[in-house]
Amino acid sequence: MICTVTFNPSLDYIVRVDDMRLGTINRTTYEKVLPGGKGVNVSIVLGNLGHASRALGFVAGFTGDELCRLCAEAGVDCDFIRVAEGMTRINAKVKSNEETELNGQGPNITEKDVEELFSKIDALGEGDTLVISGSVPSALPHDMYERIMARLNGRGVRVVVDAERDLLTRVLPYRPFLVKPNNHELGDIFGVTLRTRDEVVPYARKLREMGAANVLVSMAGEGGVLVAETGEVFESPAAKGTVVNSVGAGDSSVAGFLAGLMETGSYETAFKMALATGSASAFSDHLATRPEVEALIASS
Ligand SMILES: Nc1ncnc2c1ncn2[C@@H]1O[C@H](COP(=O)(O)OP(=O)(O)OP(=O)(O)O)[C@@H](O)[C@H]1O
Ligand SMILES: O=P(O)(O)OC[C@@]1(O)O[C@H](CO)[C@@H](O)[C@@H]1O
Repeated sequence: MICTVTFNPSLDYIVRVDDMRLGTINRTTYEKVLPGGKGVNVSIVLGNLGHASRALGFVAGFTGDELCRLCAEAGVDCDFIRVAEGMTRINAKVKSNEETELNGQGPNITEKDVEELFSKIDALGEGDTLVISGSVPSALPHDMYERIMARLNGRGVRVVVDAERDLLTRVLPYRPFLVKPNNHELGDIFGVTLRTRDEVVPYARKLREMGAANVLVSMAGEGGVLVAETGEVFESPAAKGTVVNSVGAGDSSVAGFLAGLMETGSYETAFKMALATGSASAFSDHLATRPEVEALIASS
């Protein structure tokens, strides 16, 4: 069984604006509302690739209702906890000359809500996978990731973590199965700028030394690097194509990696599938579908 946890899922409001300007009214030329949040995206793409998962997290208010409806429409098995105060956030993604994101704060989550989430996670055991990704709402303590890892310790659950900075480094002692920073996040951890795949490799190795079994570093159009638990290093540029919407590309690569590994047991294939799934999402206005991923792999 695979579960994803998104502490702060969202409705993503994707808009296109020609020549966006600050301090004035801008009119959109395209708009779309998508279910969002990193774990939610991983669940959607896993489903698209033919692998069932359950999406856990917290929702609230009318935006929470719409998120549940959109997730159901996308075929995601959701078991969200409904919290009493506030609303599921709306994250605005503005595509113009540059891409600008405005991510909201999310609802108020109480310790009782957190306990409810933990009791759901307690159902996981040997051979199961838990993906924890995305930010933790400011109302929650910052050790949420560690608390989950500590709770699962010794139960044989493979934990995948996609989060920034301290959230990521603080789980490393619990030996996560996979971490997926992008090159900027990896550079931030070590106070360096990482531009090329060659520059990324030694820092990805460091995360392995600090406790992660597998380290997948995504690098947008530059592709990515995998330092696997076998000690093997895989690196590749990304497929060439026109980027339509890169929101969720990183989450797609996590889903692609897990799907590839479950299907073949090969880290090389899992890595190829991670990159192709990320690119397939970036090249369309929806998250990657299996035929799109296979077409990219076939053309590589
Ligand atoms: N411009 C691009 N061209 C080709 N592939 C891309 C591009 N942008 C992203 N991808 C694919 O998606 C993968 C993940 O992208 P990226 O590194 O931007 O993730 P991320 O920073 O975690 O993104 P997000 O937080 O938006 O999900 C890349 O490894 C690559 O395979
Ligand atoms: O604010 P966070 O939790 O860091 O990121 C949330 C988010 O930007 O991540 C997803 C893309 O990866 C989007 O669907 C969502 O809006």
